[in-house]
Amino acid sequence: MVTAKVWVMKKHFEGFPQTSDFEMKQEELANLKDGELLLESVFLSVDPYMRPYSKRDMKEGDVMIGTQVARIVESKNPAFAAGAFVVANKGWRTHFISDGTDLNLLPAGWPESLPRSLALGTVGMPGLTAYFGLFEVCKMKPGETVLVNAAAGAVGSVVGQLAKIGGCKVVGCAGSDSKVAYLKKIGFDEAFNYKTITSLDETLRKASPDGYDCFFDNVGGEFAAIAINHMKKYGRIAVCGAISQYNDTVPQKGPYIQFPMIFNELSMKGFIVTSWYNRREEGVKALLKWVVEGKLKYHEQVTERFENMPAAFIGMLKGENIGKAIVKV
Ligand SMILES: NC(=O)C1=CN([C@@H]2O[C@H](COP(=O)(O)OP(=O)(O)OC[C@H]3O[C@@H](n4cnc5c(N)ncnc54)[C@H](OP(=O)(O)O)[C@@H]3O)[C@@H](O)[C@H]2O)C=CC1
Ligand SMILES: CCCCC/C=C\CC(=O)/C=C/C=C/C=C/[C@@H](O)CCCC(=O)O
Repeated sequence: MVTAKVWVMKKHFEGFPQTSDFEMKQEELANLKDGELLLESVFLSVDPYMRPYSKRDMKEGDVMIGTQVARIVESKNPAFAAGAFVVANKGWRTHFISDGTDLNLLPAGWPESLPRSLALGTVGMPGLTAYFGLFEVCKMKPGETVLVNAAAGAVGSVVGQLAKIGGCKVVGCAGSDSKVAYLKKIGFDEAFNYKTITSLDETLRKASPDGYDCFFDNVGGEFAAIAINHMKKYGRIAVCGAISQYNDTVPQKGPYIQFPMIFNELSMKGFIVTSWYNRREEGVKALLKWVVEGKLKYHEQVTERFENMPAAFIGMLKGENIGKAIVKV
């Protein structure tokens, strides 16, 4: 019998999650039946969606939602060999059993030199979010100007680099000078620290006096309400996330966007990356190729040890990460 360690959400979050909202428990796993596999988590993801989704999808005492890269320890399923690595969506667990229907093998030919944890970030859900959000929602064209916030994060850093690969000018913002330096290092044309500027309006105007064709919004709130006034005619806004609001105990007053929406005939579309998962293989293949070619750089914020998952999650929400926040078990 294998004993798994799991993190449960002991109580719903109020404002920023606290470590006291979580409790680590043990789960005795049954012996495998024919067709089943035993897996061990190698890397686990901590993502912003877990904060709003916990309120919508979880009850107190549930295992925290989330994904992992896992190694097959034992297989009674002919379709999967022991030793292979997969992406699973089994929550904050060190070990789990699967029947194989909810596993995604890492792409064949995954370079040995590439950390498998990228399958949770640049070459996984966040990277796919950037890929489909930019190419299919923003419908970015060469020569256009792209704005992205939370730009040093798992999604934003891929958005900026894909925009450069697509022949665009890209402006990004992040919450620290070290993140801004990282943005310039990976090729952003303009980057600013939204926490230290005096006027977002002035900063956006200075960064692109003619405005923006595409706005990839990860943050929402007041940033979005100001940025929308800098959109060009027929501009497109991909509403990817609203992390400025996830930890609010009192909902923020919605931005007044009707005027620019109408006068500039803007398109604004919310999207969830899993709606594009029918084309997941296409996206993963493209992202992996760009990484191998050195055109798509990555950075991982690695927290060691399963015991530190709550701290890694809270740290990511507080902006402590550059690139994808992951936990190495
Ligand atoms: N629609 C979809 O399918 C998906 C949406 N998303 C969304 O994309 C966004 C980015 O996700 P992801 O790249 O994984 O996360 P990140 O790796 O970017 O980490 C979150 C970052 O958000 C920034 N942040 C936190 N609080 C605030 C705030 N109050 N105001 C402004 N910025 C803040 C911090 O960076 P900083 O230093 O810049 O403040 C922090 O590092 C999130 O909103 C997420 O929900 C992600 C995946 C899929
Ligand atoms: C103020 C409320 C905001 C609501 C929008 C919240 C979050 C948007 C967002 O971040 C959505 C992310 C969706 C991620 C989905 C991930 C998993 O369900 C599946 C990933 C599994 C895999 O990669 O195989």
